[in-house]
Amino acid sequence: MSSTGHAALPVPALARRSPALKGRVRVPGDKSVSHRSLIFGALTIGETRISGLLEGEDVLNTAKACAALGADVERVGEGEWRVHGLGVGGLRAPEGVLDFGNAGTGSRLMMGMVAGNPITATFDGDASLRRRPMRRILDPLEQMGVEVVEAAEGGRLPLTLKGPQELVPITYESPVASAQIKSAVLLAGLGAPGETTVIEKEASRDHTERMLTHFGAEVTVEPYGEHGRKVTLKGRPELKPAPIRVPADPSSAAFPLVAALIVPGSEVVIEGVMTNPLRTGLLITLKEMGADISFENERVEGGESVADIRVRASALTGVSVPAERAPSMIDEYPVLAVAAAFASGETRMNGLSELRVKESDRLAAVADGLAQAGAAYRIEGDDLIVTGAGGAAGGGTVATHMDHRIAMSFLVMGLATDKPLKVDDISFIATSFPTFLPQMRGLGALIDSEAVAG
Ligand SMILES: O=C(O)C1=C[C@@H](OP(=O)(O)O)[C@@H](O)[C@H](O)C1
Ligand SMILES: C=C(OP(=O)(O)O)C(=O)O
Repeated sequence: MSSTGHAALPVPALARRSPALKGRVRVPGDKSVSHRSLIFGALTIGETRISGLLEGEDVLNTAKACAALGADVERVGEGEWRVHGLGVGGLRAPEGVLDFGNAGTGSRLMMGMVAGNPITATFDGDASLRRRPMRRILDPLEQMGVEVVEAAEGGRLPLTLKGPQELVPITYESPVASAQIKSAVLLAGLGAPGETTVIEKEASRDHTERMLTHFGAEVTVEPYGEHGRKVTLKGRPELKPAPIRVPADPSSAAFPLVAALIVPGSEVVIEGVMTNPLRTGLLITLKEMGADISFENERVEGGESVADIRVRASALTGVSVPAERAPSMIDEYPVLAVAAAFASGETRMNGLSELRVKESDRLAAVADGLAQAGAAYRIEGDDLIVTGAGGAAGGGTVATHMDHRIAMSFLVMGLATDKPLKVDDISFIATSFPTFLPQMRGLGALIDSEAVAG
């Protein structure tokens, strides 16, 4: 095992043409909400109780980092956690390096969290995370007075930050629509006197804003331009502990959902999935393509809208996905590309530049995967165009490049290709969806692997 928990050697898997998928499944808790619930718990004096926490490697690394900064973080049952925090500005200097493994969210949000404390902390991660851009976080934090003591070339990990005695509140217009940038600045803003404002031209997921309000901070959100938002936080609040129930992750639900659409005769219900409108771009797109998807038992749980999603195998037609929809489905493009190969006609996914800086260069990884599966595609600038043929031959081996979503997307594809599809390494699936294999097999998916069942 590596320091971050997944197997050191690659674990290949083979997906085979499967019979109709049937049944009900509840995928694990939302990754974004899980990271944030631990972080807010650590910034709150008193006990924060969390249920339904995603116990994937990414989130477990955030839990360890919160503990290293002095919070008391305890697992009391399956998905049940308690955090006793230290209050805004109360974090302690960690003794060792904070290792975030594969997680952009954990590392970037916690850079913001640390900024408001006069401490020095070193951030690191695996080879994938070390390649990802961190300047986008360091730029606003430096404006607020944080010192970047040391960083690898291009402001990458490993890097060391030193929080100032007195942080400066700023108004920051984010150059990219990124909830990680917005959240890092707002988390830093907790420790600054006065108001910190983040402006984004396209609205990104709003879990940080919701959680700030849930924990008693003063936050105002105003529309900005056609699709954007202006978020303002009043600094130095006293956060009050509040229980958190983590809804099922729509980004994980996307895998059984697309599998059910492309495996003939399937009918699957995915329970308790978060339907926050800033996360539903994939569902909107698939419905436009003709997918038979319906919401049942719609309700509000822990401040987020959720529903049971019923999905039946469907004949899909290609569509054009507008660039402004990207933030609401940013992690879902790899699996949308798979659905698009099973559609008839062209699906054009516009404005995917951010996919190049995820756990892998997802634009390149998806293109290579489609080629391995015999599906037709082309890339024009930052757009991916898949020419659907109602199916694909399969037969190749997909390189996952340390990227969980590439691994899961192409295992889903192999459930409906003519020949089996191999994926070279599924070990990173444990970062976000540790129960993927047993849950997919429970629906009838034929996936062979020597991996220990999760
Ligand atoms: O804030 C978050 O929880 C996330 C934001 C997105 O990243 P960006 O902010 O880089 O778009 C997304 O890709 C990631 O999986 C989770
Ligand atoms: C991009 C992702 O996560 P992160 O940025 O946290 O690594 C993801 O889960 O697809």
